[in-house]
Amino acid sequence: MVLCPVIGKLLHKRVVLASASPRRQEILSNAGLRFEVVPSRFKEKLDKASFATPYEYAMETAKQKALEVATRMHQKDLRTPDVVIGADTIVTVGGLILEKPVDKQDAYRMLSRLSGKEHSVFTGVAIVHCSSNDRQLHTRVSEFYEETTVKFSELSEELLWEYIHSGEPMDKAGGYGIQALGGMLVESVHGDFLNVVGFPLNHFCKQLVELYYPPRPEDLRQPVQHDSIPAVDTFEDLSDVEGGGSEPAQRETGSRDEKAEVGAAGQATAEAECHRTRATLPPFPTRLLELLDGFKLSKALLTACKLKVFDWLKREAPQKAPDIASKVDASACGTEKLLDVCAAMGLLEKTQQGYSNTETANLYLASDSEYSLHGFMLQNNDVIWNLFTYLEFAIREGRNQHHRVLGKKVEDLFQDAYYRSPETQLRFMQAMHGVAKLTARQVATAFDLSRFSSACDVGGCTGALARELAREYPRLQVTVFDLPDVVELAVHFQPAGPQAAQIHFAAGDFFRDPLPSAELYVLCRILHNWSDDKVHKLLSKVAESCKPGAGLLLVETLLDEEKREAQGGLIQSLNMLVQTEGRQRSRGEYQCLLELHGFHQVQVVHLEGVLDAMLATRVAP
Ligand SMILES: O=c1[nH]cc([C@@H]2O[C@H](COP(=O)(O)OP(=O)(O)OP(=O)(O)O)[C@@H](O)[C@H]2O)c(=O)[nH]1
Repeated sequence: MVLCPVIGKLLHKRVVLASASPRRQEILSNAGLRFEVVPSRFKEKLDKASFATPYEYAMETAKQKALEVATRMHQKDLRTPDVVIGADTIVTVGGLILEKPVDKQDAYRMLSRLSGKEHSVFTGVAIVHCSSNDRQLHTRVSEFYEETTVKFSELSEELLWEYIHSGEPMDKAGGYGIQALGGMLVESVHGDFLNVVGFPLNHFCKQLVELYYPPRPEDLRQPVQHDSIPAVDTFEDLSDVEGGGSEPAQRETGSRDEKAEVGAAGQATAEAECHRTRATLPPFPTRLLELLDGFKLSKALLTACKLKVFDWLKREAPQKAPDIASKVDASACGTEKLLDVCAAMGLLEKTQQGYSNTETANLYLASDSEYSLHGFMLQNNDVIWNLFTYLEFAIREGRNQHHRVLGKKVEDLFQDAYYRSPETQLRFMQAMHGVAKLTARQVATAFDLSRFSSACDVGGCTGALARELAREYPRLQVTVFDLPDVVELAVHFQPAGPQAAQIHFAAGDFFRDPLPSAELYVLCRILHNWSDDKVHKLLSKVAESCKPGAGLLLVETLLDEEKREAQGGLIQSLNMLVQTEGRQRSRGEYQCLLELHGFHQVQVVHLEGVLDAMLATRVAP
């Protein structure tokens, strides 16, 4: 089939990608498609046994994902989208369908099944055209699938586990990502590579050509020469095509001859349109405009947190905009706009009855939730936001910008900036507490630490990580070592419980005072705050306090060596520049630092989110 630049056909439509997969978003935006992302809530649990083939299962799942989004958007009284795209990727081997692994053991089972063998990757895609009549949603579904075969090398146990610990397999069909580390496992690929990654772009474009450019009469009369165009499944709305060809053709109702005649006229117009589009219209810069709007969305989220909108809605819901406005002491018109943006961001639900929190808002944005990030949001709103307004200066000067925000010299980062008043210190500690609580369990379970009987969490702030370590290792005694002012307030963050007896607080400055003795030292998100000089100083103090065999658990966001990937890590680098004296470092840089200070046998585990944990052992000097 001859491909036309058919993506342009969708430029003036409201296209929605019903997928949370960042790979699908990237593939489609790289192709110049302009779309919104509304992840589907359809639970992928269709009965596999009821499908004759794996690809039918993938296509049905893709269709259900897209239809769920189309229906939800229509019901929510949002403007009905024109086109919703759904996709589902599965791996099949020896008659089994593999989806995303549920845990590391599951990933192990999948990858060992694939080791040394050839398997198939199927992606089912559904393109749902929507229209709304008398408030009724009408949909027309076009579906297809693509198959690619992939052969894996024999994989050693060591490689399998190293790969699993990288964290990459967890959100990927079959437990691997061919586009990243998983590429190492692959000996050969037969078929469309992007299909393996999650979206068969080429077949998608062909499908659009079928939908938007009906076949010419001669194609229909000599089907044998054009058997790659399945005439039967083609939608053909001949009047539409004559009118400019920007709508997909409707499912056929007339005879084949009727279709053919008008189809020819449509083809001529469509081709002219096709050329005009190519000559005048560059790809729409969707991603660019989304990036541009990013700061406005962040500020809307931070403002809603600051006004405690999510707290009010946790207490009582649904509520209408004027009621919330009066509670948060704000204008009704401004509050309504803010609430609508929060709903569009997926933080609130909006119905005829008013607004309610989504699960995300209840879990993380209400200030009294167990895993609340409310304090972190306030720190971002009241401190980090201001620092980022001086990003240009930070980049020109290569240093943090507290002096500009505060209008005075900052010599000691913590005493002069973060802890300059009880109020700023409490806000900082609340922020750190929220983030630490969210990640503490993963950090505590990243390695088997049962051989240690004592630990010192250096700069451990409110003791959130200490608590999780104590819970995981009931014979471990943990000392949280932090500045006297911090230790004084930290008790307020420590709930009573069986772990309390295992946790002790010790006051001191880790650059000046001796460290409490321990078999395991923990530096969780500490080193990134400091310059290389200070990092050396701290590591040599830790090394001096350690006996051979002692451990050092380091938790940071590791950059890749070329500093090209992991947007989360790279944005942290800018964050460190505007806020601290330090920087993010790569795994290699940390490994060098650790080895220089006598810590070897470095193991690394990537945690969910952006953090990585490294465990190293002190060897005899
Ligand atoms: O080599 C690779 N293989 C597969 C992937 C990614 O795996 C997932 C497949 O899962 P699914 O189709 O169910 O899609 P989700 O991620 O759950 O998102 P939806 O919201 O669309 O359900 C997909 O993300 C592939 O991109 C990969 O990255 N590499």
